[in-house]
Amino acid sequence: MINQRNTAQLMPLFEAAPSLPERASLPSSRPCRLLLVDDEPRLLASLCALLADSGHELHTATCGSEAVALLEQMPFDLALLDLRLPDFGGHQIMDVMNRRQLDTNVIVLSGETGIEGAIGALKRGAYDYLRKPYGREELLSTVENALRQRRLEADNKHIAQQLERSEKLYRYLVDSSPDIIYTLNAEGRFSFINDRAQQLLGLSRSELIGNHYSDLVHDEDMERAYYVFNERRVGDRASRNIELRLKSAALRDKGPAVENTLVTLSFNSMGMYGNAKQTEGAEFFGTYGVARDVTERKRAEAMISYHAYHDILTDLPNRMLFKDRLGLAIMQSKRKETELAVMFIDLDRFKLVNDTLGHIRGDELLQQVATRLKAALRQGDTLARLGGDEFTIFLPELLNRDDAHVVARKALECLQKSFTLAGSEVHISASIGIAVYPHDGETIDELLCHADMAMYQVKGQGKNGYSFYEPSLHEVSYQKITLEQSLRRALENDEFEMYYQPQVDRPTGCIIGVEGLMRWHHPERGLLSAGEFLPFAEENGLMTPISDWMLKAACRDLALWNTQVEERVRLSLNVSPQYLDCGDFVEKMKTALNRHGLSPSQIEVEITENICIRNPQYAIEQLNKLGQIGVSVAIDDFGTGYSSLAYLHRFPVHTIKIDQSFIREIQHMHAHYPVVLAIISIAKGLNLNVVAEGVETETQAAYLEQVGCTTMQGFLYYRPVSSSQFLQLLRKNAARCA
Ligand SMILES: Nc1nc2c(ncn2[C@@H]2O[C@H](COP(=O)(O)O[C@H]3[C@@H](O)[C@H](n4cnc5c(=O)[nH]c(N)nc54)O[C@@H]3COP(=O)(O)O)[C@@H](O)[C@H]2O)c(=O)[nH]1
Repeated sequence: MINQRNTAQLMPLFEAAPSLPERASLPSSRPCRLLLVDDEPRLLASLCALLADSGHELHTATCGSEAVALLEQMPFDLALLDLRLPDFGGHQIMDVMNRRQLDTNVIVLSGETGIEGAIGALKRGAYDYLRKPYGREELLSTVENALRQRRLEADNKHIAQQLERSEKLYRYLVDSSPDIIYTLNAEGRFSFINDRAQQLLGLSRSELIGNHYSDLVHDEDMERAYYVFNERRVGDRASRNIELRLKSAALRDKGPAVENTLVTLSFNSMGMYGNAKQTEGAEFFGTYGVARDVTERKRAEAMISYHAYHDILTDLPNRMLFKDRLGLAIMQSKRKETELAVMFIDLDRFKLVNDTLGHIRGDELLQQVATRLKAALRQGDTLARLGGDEFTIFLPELLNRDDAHVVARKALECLQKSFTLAGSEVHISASIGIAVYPHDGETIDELLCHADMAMYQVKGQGKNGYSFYEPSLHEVSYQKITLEQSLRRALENDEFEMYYQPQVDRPTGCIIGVEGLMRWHHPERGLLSAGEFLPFAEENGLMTPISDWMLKAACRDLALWNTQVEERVRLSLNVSPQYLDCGDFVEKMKTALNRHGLSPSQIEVEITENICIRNPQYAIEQLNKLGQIGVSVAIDDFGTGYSSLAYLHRFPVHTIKIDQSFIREIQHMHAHYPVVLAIISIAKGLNLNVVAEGVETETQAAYLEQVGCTTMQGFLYYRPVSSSQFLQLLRKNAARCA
């Protein structure tokens, strides 16, 4: 390609090589112009008469100055000069012609008998010398010979000029080519190379000419280079687009080549033959080739291919590369009869981090997780990010299952330490599912699918752990999938209902509060309790619409009870971390209270301790806002989550609820249950209400009363009931406890 700059350079080249000057070109078709110079009119006239039939254009002069004037005025092909003239003679005219470089052939005509005149004429470059009197034929043939020679000279000069121009043009085209153009002799040594080699390889023409191609080629490409540089074929069979890496000047003779200092060139080459064609018996004398720099294209291709196989955020292999490597590892395991483990890792509550701290922080967290997981693995293991918060690992050549246990534990441990995101400390955990080849699956998809199922089992069992695949998971997984699908339809079909479990004052047996618990009338499975479906709603982003529904339904029911009984009962509502973090929770609460004309003091929001771990600052803000509008806060499942004692001072907490797992342990009236005692003493110390949940036996109730916890909730008193059933309980309660 000739770019604009090249074109500009090219123009002067054509201009600098002018076509032959008029005076020098003498095409045979053009009549010649002759100057006849003699001071004797008679002789001049006879000369004109002699040449009149020749068809040439004749001009005459009778003295030296007249002759010179004419010669300077127009170009002549031939001058016939008399040596003796009145002012200055033929020799002087020739001197002027030579001085002024007037390109005219000269024949001297002289009557002098001495040899000096002839010598003087020939020394000055005359074509011939004719002594007077000359014969007619002699003169005509001398004139024609002089003109023929002049034509030949002109033709030669023209051809030489054309050759020079063409040589310049081709040299220019070759040297300004964006490609390297070269020829090699039959031994593979450079016999020609253009200037582009210097720019691309940093080697001058003189450094390359005579050298063998193998000095330049990267060792790994030598085999292909042999075919390119020894190419004997021509035409369609010759080598095309063969890519080779050449060492640039900096690399030659300096040990192994470094990838980014190599130049990748695409070669087209063909054999060169004596008669320009490869015919039988034609003499092969070398190889001609053109090589284009494709280094940038190769780098771009490498970049594109890297991105096609890697996750840009974490720089880890992506799903495609993971599957590719896993496929190879499976083949190896098959051959060597070894085991291989595939792990599916899903971060717990990552969505919450994204939703509360924003996507940028979420991305940072994923990068930090990737770094920690990578550091926890051996070199031969592959860690990949499939997307979102899903990571996968495979451990090739597993010695035994224990190795997978160890790696899973290490992966969980490395995530335990808090992450710092924009100055805040964030805790996360992960759920890991493991499938082992060949026992749990023999194909890539089987292993991934089974590891995924095992991971979901961990999620279902409370997250932050690992589990191996078991065939029974298929049933669970099927149920889970259908549950997710029907959960989405449940809201539209109005299949949810609020149930209410009374909270009782043990000494009097009176209802002093109630907890709202969600139920789902599943079209096939019947009434499902919250624990059976809410964890899936959380996983699938349905928690917000479901909680919106819960808030409205509970406030509507409470408003109805208010119209039916005088006693104002306090309603506790469970609020999931996702709902508290959704941004407009407090506004939603205010709207619901206003719509149903409820006093905020009738509502208590139950949160779990874990709400404080992720984003304590935001949680404190939200709970303080609730406190400001008059809604109270209870900490549910107290003692089971991360210790949040420190936050108890910072929240507007009114109640703590002792988790049923601690209550279940109470089996003897006179035994010692330190956790229960500690929680009651914390509540007393901070002047908080304390509620025991999951109270099922009289022993538990009596023990709790004895140690100072008198508000109780559990099957011993009441199971969760519908709104209308609870209204009846309220009516009875009002009659009994008024
Ligand atoms: N965000 C929301 N969370 C909710 C909502 N409704 C309930 N929940 C939470 O789901 C968890 C499971 O609740 P559920 O399946 O309804 O179980 C509750 C009771 O039915 C059960 N319970 C009550 N008394 C006893 C008992 O004596 N024995 C026994 N084995 N179980 C009993 O305990 C659950 C109440 O738990 P808690 O809330 O901790 O007091 C649960 O965590 C609910 O909080 C909702 O609308 N939104």
